[in-house]
Amino acid sequence: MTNQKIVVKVGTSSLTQPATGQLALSTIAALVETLSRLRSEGHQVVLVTSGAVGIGCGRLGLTSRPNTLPLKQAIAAVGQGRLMRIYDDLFSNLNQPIAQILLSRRDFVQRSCYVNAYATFRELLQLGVIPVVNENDTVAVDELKFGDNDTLSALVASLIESDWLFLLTDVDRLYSADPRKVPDAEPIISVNSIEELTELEVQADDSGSGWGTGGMVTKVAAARIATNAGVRTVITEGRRPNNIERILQGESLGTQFAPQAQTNKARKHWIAYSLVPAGKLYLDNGALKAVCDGGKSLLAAGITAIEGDFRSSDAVELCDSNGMEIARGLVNYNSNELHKIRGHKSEQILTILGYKGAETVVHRDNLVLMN
Ligand SMILES: Nc1ncnc2c1ncn2[C@@H]1O[C@H](COP(=O)(O)OP(=O)(O)O)[C@@H](O)[C@H]1O
Ligand SMILES: N[C@@H](CCC(=O)OP(=O)(O)O)C(=O)O
Repeated sequence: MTNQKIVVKVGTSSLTQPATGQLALSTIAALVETLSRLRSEGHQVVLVTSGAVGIGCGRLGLTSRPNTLPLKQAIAAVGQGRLMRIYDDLFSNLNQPIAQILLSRRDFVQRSCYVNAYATFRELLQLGVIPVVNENDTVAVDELKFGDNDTLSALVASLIESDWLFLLTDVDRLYSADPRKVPDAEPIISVNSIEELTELEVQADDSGSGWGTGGMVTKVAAARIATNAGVRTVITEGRRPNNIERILQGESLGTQFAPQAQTNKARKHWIAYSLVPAGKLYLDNGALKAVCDGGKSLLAAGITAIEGDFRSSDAVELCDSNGMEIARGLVNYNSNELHKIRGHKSEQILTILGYKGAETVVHRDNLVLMN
């Protein structure tokens, strides 16, 4: 395979030694060699790397991870510089230029920033640079965090319309249960449909199944985001980065998630996954049917309850009566207005509010089903 766009995400568990928390230098060097080789073969490569907090802790001689946000942010600021220095030294030995990109969720929420980030990635990739991405931990605020770099890497892969997303971790693939706790857990080789993926997510939510607590939940969620954007996603072992090349050559290593037919165009994918919902609208059965089966817009008459404090144009979740999200969209009214008009016909909005707003609460062009 030539000229592929490839995003590789490496987790703290692969970058550091499990016993001591020290850097896993041989793994990092092997990763740098693999990525440089992929570049020289003509592929476009992005590295999403964790490790700022872990390496910052090591630098400051701390033995446990920080538990307050300001301390974590301070430690990430120490670790990020060191992390980049290690990468730059290793990549420079192989004459491979790199660039640091620190992103916060805010950069994805505003459509203009999102489009701008795309342009920057495109230029860097055309220049033959490997962008090295991490969350901008030092300025991230709780409500606007990616939460984890698995999600960040899936959003980056979607943004740049990547062909592949590799999630490198400390196990060789996904299993039916955490293999550390359940030795006879079944390996999962491939996930081909959205139904199979949904089944895995249900399993992940079930604490009894054993794998709700591990880092795999965020990886499966990342696979959903990326495969929905047409990106083939693979969970594989960080200690063997050259597995990436073997997988590109067709070997069946790791867990491979097939890309889904892209029902959502880029803008709808952005609404579904980049924005952070600011509230919930509960729909009656008629509205659920109109939105899900009829591809219709949501009207005020079909809303039974509202949660959250949001402004017009914010993203909101559209839920059934149990609070299960079935769609997401950009809302045309703020929460105060919606409390007044919910359950009423569109013709009554002028009388209730004293001004004529939009006819729809969420227009179908701004509405995406969350399958
Ligand atoms: N079903 C599962 N299959 C494989 N690994 C699992 C599963 N459930 C939990 N895990 C655990 O997830 C860990 C990897 O997640 P995490 O530590 O967050 O990695 P990273 O730092 O690479 O993001 C593994 O060490 C494994 O013990
Ligand atoms: N931005 C954080 C990474 C957070 C994260 O998702 O870590 P991991 O689960 O190891 O991929 C850091 O650099 O420490």
